[in-house]
Amino acid sequence: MSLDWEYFFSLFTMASFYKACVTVVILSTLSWILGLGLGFVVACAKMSTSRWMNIPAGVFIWFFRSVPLLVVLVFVYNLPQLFPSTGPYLGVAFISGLVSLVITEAAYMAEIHRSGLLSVAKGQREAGHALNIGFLGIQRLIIIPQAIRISMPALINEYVTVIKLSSLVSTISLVEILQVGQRLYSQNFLVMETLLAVAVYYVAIVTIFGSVLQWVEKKLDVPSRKPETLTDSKCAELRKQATAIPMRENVDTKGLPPALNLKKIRKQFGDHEVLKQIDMQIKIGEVVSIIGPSGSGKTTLIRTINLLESLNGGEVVLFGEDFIKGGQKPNSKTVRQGLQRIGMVFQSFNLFPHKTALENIMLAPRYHGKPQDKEVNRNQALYLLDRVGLLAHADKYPHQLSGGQQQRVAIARTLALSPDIILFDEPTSALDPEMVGEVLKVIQDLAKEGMTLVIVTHEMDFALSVSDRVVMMEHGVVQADASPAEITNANSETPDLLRAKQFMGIES
Ligand SMILES: Nc1ncnc2c1ncn2[C@@H]1O[C@H](COP(=O)(O)OP(=O)(O)OP(=O)(O)O)[C@@H](O)[C@H]1O
Repeated sequence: MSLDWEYFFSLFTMASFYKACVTVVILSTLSWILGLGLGFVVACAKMSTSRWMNIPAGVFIWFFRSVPLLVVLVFVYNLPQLFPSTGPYLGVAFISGLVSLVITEAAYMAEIHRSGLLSVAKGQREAGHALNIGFLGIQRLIIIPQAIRISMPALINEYVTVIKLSSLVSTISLVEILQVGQRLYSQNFLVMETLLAVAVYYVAIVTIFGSVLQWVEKKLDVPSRKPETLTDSKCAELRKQATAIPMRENVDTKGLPPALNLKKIRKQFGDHEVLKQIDMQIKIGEVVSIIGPSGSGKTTLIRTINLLESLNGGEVVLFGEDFIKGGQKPNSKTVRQGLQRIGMVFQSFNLFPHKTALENIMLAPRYHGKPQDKEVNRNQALYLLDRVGLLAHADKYPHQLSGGQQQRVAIARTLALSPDIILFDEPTSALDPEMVGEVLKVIQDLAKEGMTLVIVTHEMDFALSVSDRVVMMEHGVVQADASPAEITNANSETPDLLRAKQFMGIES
């Protein structure tokens, strides 16, 4: 048997096939876009802590992933028999096909979105929280853009699947490519030639639209972008545009309440009591280093101060005003106002990987509308980048920067909101030794300028040189709280300070 090639090639000049191609493209694209949106809502519902949301979302995903599309199609198309009022809509094959494809695709895409959302590191949310960005802002600016990028290859694959699945819509008499072919071969019986042409049409659509989406994916792919280090002349030009950020003025702090007053702070994880009634006062402009053995509760202590961890007991008073109380639901207005005054720098930097160094700094001020003007926002970010010595790297993405550079950008990002207090959580622990110095220098400069700093650190020499006070924690309690001089001069008459001295490796 030989194929009728003349007939085969004639099928590529038939208007009905081209019209059917347009139907397939419109149906698939609409199904993909709507499935993408509905899938995202279902994914969020499934990840919600509310059972009223996550159980129905789970059932939706389970059910529509289990039922074949053909069954859904026939069911939806025949729904008007049960609900006649839906007739004008679902009686239209295109609409029934669209609804069925969207529902089925949403169930698949929900799982793709969920895996994308779960792959965004926890530290990204924490960085957003530390910049006082609200839940929706964190989702919109930080989580969703990253999740979409992670899910993009799988989502593009779904587009190809939708194009192929759209051929099933022929069963409810929608005139799409397969339906046109079926009508032809039922008249001329040239089944092989016709189906071969149908296959070519599908392959062409998948190839063209698949390539477009792959191009979009490439454009969105941050690791493939390679912005260069800026030249000296470009830096000089940017330096002219840089605008100093209005910092809080140094005021006479005499008689003012402490910046931070921690009263009987208690924190437990399950039965493990990590912080046992910690009392601590930190004056305005004071630099306090918190040291202690691993697991003593240092990080947990500073995380409770900016609500990354909830308190089980005690309270935090900020500049003389109530901020958070253990066991009570925090007042969101008080928390928002308080968090504006506290910045935090993390051990693992937590820069936003989809933003350049400059954009990382611009993000929070832009969100808070201070300054309102985008140009001023950019110029202030340039100033801060220059201040940490990284102006030449303004356009680079975090993955192009060394650890030390990333940490300096993270400090500049914190400074962009002009905080009154900065909490540092082991800012140099994740750095190679040769990069530690450059970060400590930036912190030292902040200390000299009178910024209130609380630094959890294992850098003992740095703690001694930069701090007004060193607090040593052990087993969730404050073991010693004294000036570097007092610790250095400790002897057997001051056993707690002597313990801190020994821990810091200071020789007698
Ligand atoms: N989310 C958590 N869930 C359960 N336990 C936790 C959690 N976070 C911290 N812990 C526990 O609390 C204790 C104190 O941890 P924390 O990180 O505050 O110690 P640290 O003094 O900062 O230690 P390191 O110097 O090693 O960072 C540890 O025993 C730790 O396992």
